[in-house]
Amino acid sequence: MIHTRNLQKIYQRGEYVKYALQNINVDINEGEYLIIHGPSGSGKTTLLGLLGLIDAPSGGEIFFKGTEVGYISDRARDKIRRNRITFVFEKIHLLENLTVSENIALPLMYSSYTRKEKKQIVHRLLDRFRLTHLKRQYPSGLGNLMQQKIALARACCCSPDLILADEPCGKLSSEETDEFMELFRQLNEEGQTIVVATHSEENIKYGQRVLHLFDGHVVSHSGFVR
Ligand SMILES: Nc1ncnc2c1ncn2[C@@H]1O[C@H](COP(=O)(O)OP(=O)(O)OP(=O)(O)O)[C@@H](O)[C@H]1O
Repeated sequence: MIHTRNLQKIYQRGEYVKYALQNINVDINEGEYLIIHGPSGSGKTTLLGLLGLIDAPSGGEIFFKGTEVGYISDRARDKIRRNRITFVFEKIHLLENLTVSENIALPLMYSSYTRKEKKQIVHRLLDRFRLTHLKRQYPSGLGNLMQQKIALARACCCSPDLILADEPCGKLSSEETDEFMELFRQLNEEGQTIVVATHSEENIKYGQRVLHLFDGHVVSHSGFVR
């Protein structure tokens, strides 16, 4: 689905030059569950930004479904990404003035689904993530695990090709992390392609494959953990 060849990202501002990623070669195939692991500053967020077509590389190539997407316009990249690649972040970005159902439905706002179809999709997701009893509540009254489940349900709303998660359990206890990562595992078993970036060695065990980053380089790449 996504392939990179000698991918490079350099941040440059005046005297400041940072080689955030160098010669990254990674292949993410449909249905895979990849963990990107590395310490703070190793380049995980930068790599997710490139894989998620949010950012442009400084060098190398990146292919999404066979098409080179590194050097196309931001607008063209946005168009390819829209509803096909979704994100879950450490900081849980829910809208406080919308109910749980309305938050989950947000990506459907400009879709061509009918009202009835939208309702059915949200109903299915509420059920899938065991959030039905909370559907009329507002996020601020809920704990971090519930809020992160809502964010994941929202990320699933448009049946994306790829879900990218950046330190999704950063605000969760170890028990909550188990429960949340189990949801990723189940989604992956149903065929969802997932990439999770984490600094936690504990979280490596949840993925199928691990890419270890250090100082912007891939230092090792291990297969099929499960
Ligand atoms: N917008 C930016 N401008 C300048 N330097 C940046 C920028 N974004 C990241 N960097 C630098 O690039 C390097 C990689 O950062 P990145 O955030 O990708 O690492 P990370 O592994 O995700 O770290 P963390 O786990 O702390 O989020 C770091 O040295 C960081 O300071």
